[in-house]
Amino acid sequence: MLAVRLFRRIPVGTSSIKSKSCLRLLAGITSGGSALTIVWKHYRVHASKNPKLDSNQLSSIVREVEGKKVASSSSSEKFDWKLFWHYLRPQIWVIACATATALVVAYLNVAIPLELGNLINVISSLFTSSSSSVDFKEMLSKPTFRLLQLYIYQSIATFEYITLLSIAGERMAAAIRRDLFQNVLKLDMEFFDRTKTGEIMDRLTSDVQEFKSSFKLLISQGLRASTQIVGSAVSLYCISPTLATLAGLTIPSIIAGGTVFGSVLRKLSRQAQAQLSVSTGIAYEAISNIRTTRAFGAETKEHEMFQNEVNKACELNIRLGIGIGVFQGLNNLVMNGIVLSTIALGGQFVSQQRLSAGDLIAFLVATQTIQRSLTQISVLIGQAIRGMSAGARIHEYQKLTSSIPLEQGIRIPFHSMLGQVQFSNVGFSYPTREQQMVLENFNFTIPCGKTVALVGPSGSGKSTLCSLLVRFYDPINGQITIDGKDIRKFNATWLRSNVIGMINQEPTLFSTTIMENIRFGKPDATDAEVMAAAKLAMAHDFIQLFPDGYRTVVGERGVTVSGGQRQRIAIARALLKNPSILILDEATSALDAESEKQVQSAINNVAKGRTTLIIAHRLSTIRNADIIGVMLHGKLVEMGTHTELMSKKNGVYAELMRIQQSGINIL
Ligand SMILES: Nc1ncnc2c1ncn2[C@@H]1O[C@H](COP(=O)(O)OP(=O)(O)OP(=O)(O)O)[C@@H](O)[C@H]1O
Repeated sequence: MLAVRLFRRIPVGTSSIKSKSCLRLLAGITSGGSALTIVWKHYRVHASKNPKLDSNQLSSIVREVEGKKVASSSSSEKFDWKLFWHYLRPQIWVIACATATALVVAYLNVAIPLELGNLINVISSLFTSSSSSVDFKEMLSKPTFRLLQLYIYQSIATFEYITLLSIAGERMAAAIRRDLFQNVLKLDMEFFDRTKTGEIMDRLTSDVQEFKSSFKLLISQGLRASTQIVGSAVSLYCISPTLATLAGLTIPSIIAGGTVFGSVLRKLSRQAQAQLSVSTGIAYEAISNIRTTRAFGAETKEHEMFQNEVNKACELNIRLGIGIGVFQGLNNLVMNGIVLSTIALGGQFVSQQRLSAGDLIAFLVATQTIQRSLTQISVLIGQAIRGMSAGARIHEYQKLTSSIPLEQGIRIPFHSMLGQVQFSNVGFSYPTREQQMVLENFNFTIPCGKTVALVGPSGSGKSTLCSLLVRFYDPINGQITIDGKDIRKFNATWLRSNVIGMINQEPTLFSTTIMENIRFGKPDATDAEVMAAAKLAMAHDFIQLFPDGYRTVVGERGVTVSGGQRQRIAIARALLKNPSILILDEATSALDAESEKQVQSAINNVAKGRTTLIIAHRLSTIRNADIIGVMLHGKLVEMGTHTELMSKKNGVYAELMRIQQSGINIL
């Protein structure tokens, strides 16, 4: 955001010529996706509509762009050590203890072969000793007991560091998931317009899992492996400097081979993982849209697509398996070769009395420890790369900010809101389709306590108005006020949960009971309040007919209730919070004629005394509205009561009414 800060320093005047040139120049010298380039692009969009941008307007572009980090963020986000430290810090003592115990284990792994060598030396000395007075038990018991002690310490320390690491890792993962989910929930609608649900779920689940596993592995195995390498190398040198030097010569070639092979395997693993994600994506879409899949008989097609992708993933995984097999096989061959050469060379040393048999065994065990640790480290490097890229993907979402903060702004005691809504010169285009202005210079007033209906052909911008009123998006130009106050000044959460109740075209329920679904509108509502709202929404009777009544679980997205029932539950949910402004966006569209009549009378009841904005395709349902606004291509073209609008012979409303009455529905 340095570029944006730099931009802020550019002197801006009414003509903006100077700033325009500076901006263009700076945008040109920064990279294509840089903040300044985005500022410049925004400037051009705004300037094309208003050539005389003043400093306030330019600043608001900057603010807009800062909020739109969502749009400019890409997956090339780097791993953020500061953010990592933020999660590490609360667990630092647990991790420090885990690290200390992991080091103890590493030390024991080095000490045990030495002690083993001692024991073997004692045994062989017993065989070679000619004296009969030697006390076998006495001589063996000491090193055996010491070895037993080391084994016990090793298992206790292993248990301890694994437990501590699990505690720290799980706590960190839980904190990351909590924060990530919280941040995602607060993001702008724009983010959800752009991002696939599967992608968000992936970051919340697999990426956090990958990050946690890598972190735990790096501390446990990475630390242990590297300490063991150092410790074992020292003990090798202590046992036999000559043998140690010879064995050391083979290490660089093992590392080089392991690195080359490892990178090939990692590439294959990434490809296999990506291919698997493609097949998962197909399955996710087909299953989450199972009704559409079934309705179009697309099971075979979806299955074939899935099968193709799974086969590709399978092939890649087989190649990966073969690669791992070759790697492990070669690794074994090299390791055994080293063991054999050490035995051969070490045997000579033993025969020349330059080395004892026990030392040779200790040497072999230490060599194998080094080899095992080196293999582990080559695997861990790949794991670390995967973990860091998962961490970067998590951080990318954690750093996204919302241009409509949920918890800032004023809250007004509920009863003081009258609910007069005014759209003044509102201009808006969706962030995902900036070039298409959905609303332009839109002016409209909804007097408090009145029922206002908006009609117009599909795509004329009716639902967009509702989205702007609940601040799913903010207008680009102009302002929307409630009781004379710009809605951007209000606390967005408070506004949505206390002032405005919205029922949209496709209300979704959560997979819990009907009682909890209605209570979603007001979490502290009593059962009696929930039932009263259900009665108002004409939902009580059908709910009572379900075997479990209000305790009926409605399935994912409310699939186990009919469209009309879902609509009425949603109406009850919105009514429960007793909002001063009620928005009904095609709220009765899914109802049959009888239910619609019932819900209509319910709406008439609840609309009394509160501002109600109704969007309806069926014009028969809004005849009694106090004001009817007719929209066409994002503009308000007519306004008045049903009778007034019908009296305009060539009016749009009268024409729409005629078409609908004749049975052709173009709305
Ligand atoms: N999330 C979105 N991102 C981009 N464009 C959108 C989005 N939602 C709607 N639009 C576009 O905005 C325009 C107005 O859409 P809107 O949903 O407000 O129309 P509408 O009058 O409510 O239509 P309908 O009666 O069919 O619901 C349409 O051209 C539509 O394609």
